Amino acid sequence: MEPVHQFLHQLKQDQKLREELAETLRVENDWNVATHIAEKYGYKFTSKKLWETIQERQQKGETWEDEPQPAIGVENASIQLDNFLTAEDNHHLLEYALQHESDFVSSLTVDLDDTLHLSPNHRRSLMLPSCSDVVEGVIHRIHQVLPEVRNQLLLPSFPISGIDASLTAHNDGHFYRLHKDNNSIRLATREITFVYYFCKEPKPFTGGELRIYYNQVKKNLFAFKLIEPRNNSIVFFPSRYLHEILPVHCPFQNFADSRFTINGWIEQQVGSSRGANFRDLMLTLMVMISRSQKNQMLSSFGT
Ligand SMILES: O=C(O)CCC(=O)C(=O)O
Ligand SMILES: [Fe+2]
Repeated sequence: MEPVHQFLHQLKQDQKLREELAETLRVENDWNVATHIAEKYGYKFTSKKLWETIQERQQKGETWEDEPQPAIGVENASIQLDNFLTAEDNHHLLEYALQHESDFVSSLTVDLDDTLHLSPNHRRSLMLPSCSDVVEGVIHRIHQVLPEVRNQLLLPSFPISGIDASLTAHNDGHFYRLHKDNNSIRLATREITFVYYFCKEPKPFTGGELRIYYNQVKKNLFAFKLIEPRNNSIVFFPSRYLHEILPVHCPFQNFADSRFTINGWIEQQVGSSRGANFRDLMLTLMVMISRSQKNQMLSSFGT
């Protein structure tokens, strides 16, 4: 095994080493200290090697858990709450989306290396940039139900750094193929995904179910749960689950008949519980690395 993998392996096993690294990261606020500590323990590699290794393992879908995750029962895979907003707020969102039809643009995907792409074979839908004003009401309600959601999903409480959200529309032939929402370094702090559905009544489209793969049964076989996109309902599930949106059929292709959502992510704040476990420590490193990469990019642009 290469020294960098050996070091990560020891880090996973060794609570004292984790505490030492966590404390040094906190004091120095510089991810390069990880290589100094590794060297002290007899593992020699460069910061670049560490960065590449973490990135590579993250891209392969590593979840950085100390222990293998227990199998989840279907009832704890996701939670869907009906009548989430008042009927008035629900109508208001639909009106808002319809009024802003001409501002919608094609949705992009974030690649494993954090670059944004238009990928029509992977994702086809529209989104409304800058709609933070209408999203606020949904976020406010989310905070109210969060304890119940965590309970149902068997997720321990964690410090939240923020809730990010966007407004999307799926019309005829639109879909989003299999993906995870936290599968890049920049998105690794996403813990819980939510999707609030709204549309005209009666529902003017068919299809568009959300399929959530919550358990790996065998190598390539997953147990999944199918979520019906009901108007004024919201679904929550852990962002690390694979999921996909099945193709939508809107026979008349009117924009107003779209499957609309406000969907987003509850993000874990890293730092406050640093050192407690391997995953928090890896998240901390990832956030520090991506911040320093961003700074390097900015300085190379001369800002
Ligand atoms: O619209 C949905 O049901 C899910 C959306 C989704 O998976 C995403 O935007 O990442
Ligand atoms: Fe997603």
